[in-house]
Amino acid sequence: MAFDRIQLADFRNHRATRLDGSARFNLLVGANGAGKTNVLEALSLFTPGRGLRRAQLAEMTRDDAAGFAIGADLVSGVTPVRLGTAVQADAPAQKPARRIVQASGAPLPAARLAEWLSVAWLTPAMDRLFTDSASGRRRFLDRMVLAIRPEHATHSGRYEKALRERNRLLSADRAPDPSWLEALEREMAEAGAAIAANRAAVVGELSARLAVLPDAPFARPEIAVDPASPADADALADKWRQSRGAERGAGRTLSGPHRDDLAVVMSGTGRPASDCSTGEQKALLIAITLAHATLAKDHGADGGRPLVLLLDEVAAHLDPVRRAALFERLDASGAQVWMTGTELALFGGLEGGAAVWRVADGVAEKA
Ligand SMILES: Nc1ncnc2c1ncn2[C@@H]1O[C@H](COP(=O)(O)OP(=O)(O)OP(=O)(O)O)[C@@H](O)[C@H]1O
Repeated sequence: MAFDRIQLADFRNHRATRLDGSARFNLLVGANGAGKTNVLEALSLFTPGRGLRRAQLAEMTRDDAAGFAIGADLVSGVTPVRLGTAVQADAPAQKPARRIVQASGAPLPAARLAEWLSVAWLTPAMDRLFTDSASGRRRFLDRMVLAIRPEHATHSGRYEKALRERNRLLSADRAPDPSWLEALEREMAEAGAAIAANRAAVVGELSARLAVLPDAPFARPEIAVDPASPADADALADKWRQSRGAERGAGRTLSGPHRDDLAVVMSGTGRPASDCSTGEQKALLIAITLAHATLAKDHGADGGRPLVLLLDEVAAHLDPVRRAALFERLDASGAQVWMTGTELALFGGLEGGAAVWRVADGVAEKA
């Protein structure tokens, strides 16, 4: 188990929604535009970052409200931990600017949420993951890494802060102070080497799991970080020191972990995922997500960190054989699963053991 007693207040089209009595499998069923994905988005905010739509806080706040609040019990040990996240407008006329996170009433830096649980998701927007820019794949990779190595968020935060500062110096009119650049590059190099090492380790472990998966009914992907930055702080710092001239011309840092990519190819044919059919790309993504869930389960079991999987409209796009295989593998993963669909019939075989909510117009009623 993971989330229960979920409350959404003024979140998108949910004015005051409660979801009590969750199970391992949780189904949100309702018409288009009912507010199903909004529930998944609310749960995705219990992980560092901007959630599954990468929306601004003001977009997520219900129209005409000043801020939103989400609460949920995290049930993993004996005593549930009450997690909360909320935004408050500083002044009534202003849209909210900052999101706060709490665990059992005490403030918690968002980066530390990863120490409590992992949240992963698949959404229709991710159908373009392999054809869109590298930044989406990098975020996908980093979410997978975070589930296995919670400290990844802290390294990323440190790296990005120093990177922003270095980019600011590189793009300034005045020539940057070399000793200030040196200090920033050292900071970036230490955090960057840790990021590269974490990514390499998790991709290595995940590759080993993918290698033993059956090809059917989902595709079997081979994954790698490519290009991959060296997990060596001195090598990273040297590269940046030598690139200062060229990067000053560009006004930004052109190499490093913030430019790494996740390469995915179809096993057997070696065809890059971006050249595979839409259905094949979806199958590759599902295969990676399922393999990662089993890996996260084994790692999370040590620290009591549950995994929550948010699957938006995934069942609707699979034929009955693949749907049954998906449910079977989800069951084996041990994750708590939240799935959306426009009709209950999509979840044939699960109804018995699943908690079902009918969602309509921003209201969720337990079926
Ligand atoms: N800030 C907001 N305030 C009020 N309503 C909002 C806000 N943001 C989005 N909505 C509404 O939420 C609804 C969309 O909800 P959601 O995306 O959860 O639908 P869904 O049930 O997943 O639908 P589908 O099956 O089409 O994906 C829309 O009607 C949209 O207008």
